[in-house]
Amino acid sequence: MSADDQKRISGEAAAQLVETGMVVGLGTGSTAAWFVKALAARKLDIRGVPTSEATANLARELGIPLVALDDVKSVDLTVDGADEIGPGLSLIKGGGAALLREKLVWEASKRCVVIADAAKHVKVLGKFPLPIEVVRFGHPHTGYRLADIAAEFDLPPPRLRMADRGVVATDGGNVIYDMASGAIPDPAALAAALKAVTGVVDHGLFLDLADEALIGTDEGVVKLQP
Ligand SMILES: O=C[C@H](O)[C@H](O)[C@H](O)COP(=O)(O)O
Repeated sequence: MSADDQKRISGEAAAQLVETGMVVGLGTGSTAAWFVKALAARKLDIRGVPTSEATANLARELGIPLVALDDVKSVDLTVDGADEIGPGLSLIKGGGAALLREKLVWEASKRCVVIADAAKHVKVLGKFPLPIEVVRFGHPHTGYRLADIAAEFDLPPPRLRMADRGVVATDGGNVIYDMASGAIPDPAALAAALKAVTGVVDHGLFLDLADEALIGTDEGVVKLQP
């Protein structure tokens, strides 16, 4: 089965968890898009809280009614993809630069389900470079602080994310630094160090947030708990 088919079956399985009347957090990325499509096909009476402009556009095209996070007290269920799923359902997210809105929606949610293809499930987080969202003002200086932290953790300096058209901007107008590591043996320590830097808005480590993972494999969808 291709990675895309594994993403599709995990998204379809997650869509079955949604019930009429729910407020549903709609994740971002290629896996979350499968979930959004499968959810739209069920034609349930629900409201979606998008985690990015891209997901909001997709949901609108598919006829899913949307509500802003500001306008709900809580989200019943959020379903979202990940770049890596490690021990205890620790995650790296933000490969698509949506980590901040995603984390805000996840933290407002009663239940969070992560969906992915099998290759995303790893023994140690860190092969995927960790995205760090940084305020644009003075960002090279925040980048120097991040390089100091990287050195403390024996890692190379993080790199400003660029695209063909220049520096990548998030939906919130911030920039992203990617911290390549190979392995993050103590994600909680790194998360705390990053959050302490002025100018860092947030990072892609999602620790103790996922309640369940639905992983698409060649043998079907495997359910994992922390
Ligand atoms: O910023 C993007 C998100 O965190 C995505 O959920 C993550 O990058 C996984 O994306 P995909 O399902 O496309 O691999």
